[in-house]
Amino acid sequence: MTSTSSIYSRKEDTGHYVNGNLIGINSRDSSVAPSGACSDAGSDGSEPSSQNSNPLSGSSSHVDLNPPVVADPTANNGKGEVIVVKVGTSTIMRGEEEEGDIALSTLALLVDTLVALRKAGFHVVLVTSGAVGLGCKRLGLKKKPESLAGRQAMAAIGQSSLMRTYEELFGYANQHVAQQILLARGDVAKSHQYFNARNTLFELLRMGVIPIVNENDTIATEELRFGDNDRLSAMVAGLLDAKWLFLLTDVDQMYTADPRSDPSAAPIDVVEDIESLMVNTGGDGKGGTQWGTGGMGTKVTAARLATAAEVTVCIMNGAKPENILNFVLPNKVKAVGTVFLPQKKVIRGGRKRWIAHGLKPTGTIYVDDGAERAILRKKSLFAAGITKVEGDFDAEACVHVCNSRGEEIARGLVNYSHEEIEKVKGLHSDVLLEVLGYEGPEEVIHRHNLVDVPSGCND
Ligand SMILES: Nc1ncnc2c1ncn2[C@@H]1O[C@H](COP(=O)(O)OP(=O)(O)O)[C@@H](O)[C@H]1O
Ligand SMILES: N[C@@H](CCC(=O)OP(=O)(O)O)C(=O)O
Repeated sequence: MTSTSSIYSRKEDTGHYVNGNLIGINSRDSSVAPSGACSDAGSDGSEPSSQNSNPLSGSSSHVDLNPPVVADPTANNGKGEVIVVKVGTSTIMRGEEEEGDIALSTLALLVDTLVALRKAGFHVVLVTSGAVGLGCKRLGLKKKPESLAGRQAMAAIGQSSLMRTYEELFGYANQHVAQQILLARGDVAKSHQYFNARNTLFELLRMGVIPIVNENDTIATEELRFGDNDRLSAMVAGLLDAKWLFLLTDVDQMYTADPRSDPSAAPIDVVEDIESLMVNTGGDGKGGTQWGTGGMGTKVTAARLATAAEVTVCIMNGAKPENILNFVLPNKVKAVGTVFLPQKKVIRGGRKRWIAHGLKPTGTIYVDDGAERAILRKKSLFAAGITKVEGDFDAEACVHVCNSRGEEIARGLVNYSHEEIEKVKGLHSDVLLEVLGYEGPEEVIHRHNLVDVPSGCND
């Protein structure tokens, strides 16, 4: 493996690498700091404004029970911005050869850092992995169980020691935390659930509490889970209009290939355009460490989702969590990590983010070239433009919308089931009543329920 120092000294543009899942790189000096506050999520005109505005940045009728304690009263650097920090199993667990399960000193440093962020005026959410790995260690297993039921059982065992550790560490720092916010995709499958989660989290932040989130591994079934916390953290960051999402892992940053297996892998400091990013993440989606889930692939997917929600994402080493301060506070030393800048084309509006981040498509609708052009111009999808339908779904399901070349161009909530769409595909809306025998909406997917999906978000 390439030594760390030699990897860091490389700053040249690293060109294109074709292998694995991804796509072109902008590798350059990370001193080019991401700039600009996350603008308000704004409204796409289709939702109540209360679902779109960030209650922490606007005026609120709520009393701030515990306003941020500012370390230096002249410099409230955070200004109430939200920072989501996701810590991976590889950071939380001790190595094989070490005594004990939890990397306590690392977690203590992490807790110190999060408290320092609060004191600097930021609102902080912690998304933590580790339940499955800790459960396995507790039972003396050398690897994660293959079966979902086995992993669910391990999560049930590990989650409590994980929470106990955080409770104690934050307690020493007099920082209130909200433990056990266990979420799965099924918990945000309805839009009111998504906005309810948002309201609860904002309420906690307003109270000065640090919410601690993990996937509800023990309960969630395969179809109703995020499957990895990188993705869950991107959903949370989008949900809360976060300014930053930090993905803490066991490598210093993202490289053009896995530095463990490819000594020529070069570091990537800044990704300006994730659409043209090209790195090797291991390819099979199973890359990563003994206890981690998904390797770098799930982190890049998370970066796609979060940057599409105007969040700046940083992949960095969880063993040095204090580095987060160097990224977010002014006049700090240069920090090591890979920064993904917010995308130019962003998903605005809570409802559209819910469709893109919270829902798992259960079918696919293929459209002709005319319908593709209409969708790209933000129009609704009508039956006339549909050529094929796949999957077994009901009305209100989320589906992929693919063009004639099979590329996904959007996702949306359908007004009809797959059987109904099968009957009306290619037909003019005027004949829907005659063909179906009842009156329904003229659009198969209304434009307010259609969303551009960051490409490469496989699910
Ligand atoms: N291009 C890459 N750059 C950096 N790390 C990579 C890359 N591709 C694969 N990896 C692997 O991803 C691992 C981190 O993923 P994972 O095990 O899921 O961590 P975590 O538990 O922190 O989420 C690293 O240890 C590294 O071996
Ligand atoms: N929810 C699981 C973590 C899943 C996951 O994404 O793990 P990791 O790749 O280590 O962030 C757990 O608590 O073990």
